[in-house]
Amino acid sequence: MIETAMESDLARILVNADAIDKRLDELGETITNHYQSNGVEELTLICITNGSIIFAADLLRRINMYARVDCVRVSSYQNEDSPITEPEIIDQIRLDLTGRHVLLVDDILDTGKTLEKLVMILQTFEPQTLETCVLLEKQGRRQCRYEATYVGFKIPNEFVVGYGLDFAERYRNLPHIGVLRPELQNPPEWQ
Ligand SMILES: O=P(O)(O)OC[C@H]1O[C@H](OP(=O)(O)OP(=O)(O)O)[C@H](O)[C@@H]1O
Ligand code: HPA
Repeated sequence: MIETAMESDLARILVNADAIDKRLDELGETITNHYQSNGVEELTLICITNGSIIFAADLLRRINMYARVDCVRVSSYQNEDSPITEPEIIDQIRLDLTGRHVLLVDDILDTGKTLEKLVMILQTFEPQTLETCVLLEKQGRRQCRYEATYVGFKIPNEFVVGYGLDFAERYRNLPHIGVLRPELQNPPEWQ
């Protein structure tokens, strides 16, 4: 197979597509069993866009029970031009969460600020249960004590792209999760 320009931007692959597939089967089964064994009939899955869209779509098809789905968009507080220092919801959830079993899904737990803030906000809607699921948990970067309920893979402290994760909005469509070549992480034309 010929390597594409996008693929050759990776220094190395950290988690390949087959490993992601296999882990998603396990996560789907674990999550389904957990809710079903607790007598839960219907789940409400809330995906944090944009990063989680691919993970959430693949995970959702492995959750074998009734599921409602909605998305929430959070401001990117990492933007240096912006005065925002905390993640804020900029596109509200439309589904009613009160008394529901809510599973919040994101691609990566890095500093933990996004998940911690969203969990705090979602609690105000008084769901019956609120759990979280992330595909990746990055080690050594946490700035808060938040731990996800379900984690796909623990990864080292490196900047990763692919399978929904971007750098400057590129690479979300890579089927693997990989480490971007260091010289590509801050090219002048993307700053
Ligand atoms: O644990 P944290 O340090 O808060 O980082 C995790 C968040 O950062 C990324 O979102 P980003 O703001 O880059 O937007 P995106 O989802 O559109 O890529 C990622 O998708 C998570 O939502
Ligand atoms: O390693 C990462 N890659 C892409 N987006 C991210 N958002 C937080 N950490 C990361």
